[in-house]
Amino acid sequence: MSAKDTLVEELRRHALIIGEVTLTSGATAQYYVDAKRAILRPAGFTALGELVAHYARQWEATAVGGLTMGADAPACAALAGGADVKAFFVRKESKAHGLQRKVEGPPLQPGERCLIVEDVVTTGGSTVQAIEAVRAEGYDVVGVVTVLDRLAGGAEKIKLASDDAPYEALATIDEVYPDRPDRTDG
Ligand SMILES: O=P(O)(O)OC[C@H]1O[C@H](OP(=O)(O)OP(=O)(O)O)[C@H](O)[C@@H]1O
Ligand SMILES: O=C(O)c1cc(=O)[nH]c(=O)[nH]1
Repeated sequence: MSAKDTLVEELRRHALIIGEVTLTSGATAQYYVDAKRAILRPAGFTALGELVAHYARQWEATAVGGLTMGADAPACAALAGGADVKAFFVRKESKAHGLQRKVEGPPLQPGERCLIVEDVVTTGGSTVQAIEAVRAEGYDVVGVVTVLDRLAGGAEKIKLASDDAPYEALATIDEVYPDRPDRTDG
């Protein structure tokens, strides 16, 4: 089975939760994809690592990361998948003690070629937060990869915030939950 097919299958089996939930945006939904339940298992993590490492090579990224915690597993998986990159986590808030860094990991250099990763994109707000933090520190965004896109308008916001850097969803909600109640295309 391909890495992509394995990832979709693992998300279906382990991550899809049917029931009413409140999302990060405050909106209510009738299902949730707890991607961490799938990508923090051997099969999902290995498949994810292969796929993220592929895009890191394709876009000549020198660093892979994004907003914690959504980016944590994908960034580590890229390293495990053999990508020759530094991994980094963007804090939701700067740390008030220690080195007071917002972007944690090996120090990045001006103009560093960053691949932004995320586990789930809904509105895209969390991913945009990572893009803006990375740019504010003087690094470049060369692409964005999410494990799953809920097809709720996030892709457009991410493309806008990243000046049209390439964006890839490794899986979409239509592949993981084809019968979702809010699907409008049949
Ligand atoms: O596209 P958005 O509308 O921003 O929603 C997606 C975000 O929601 C989840 O994070 P959450 O805020 O639950 O935090 P966590 O990853 O730290 O658990 C997920 O990991 C994404 O980062
Ligand atoms: O929008 C969100 O907060 C969200 C939706 C989802 O399906 N999974 C997730 O981790 N976050």
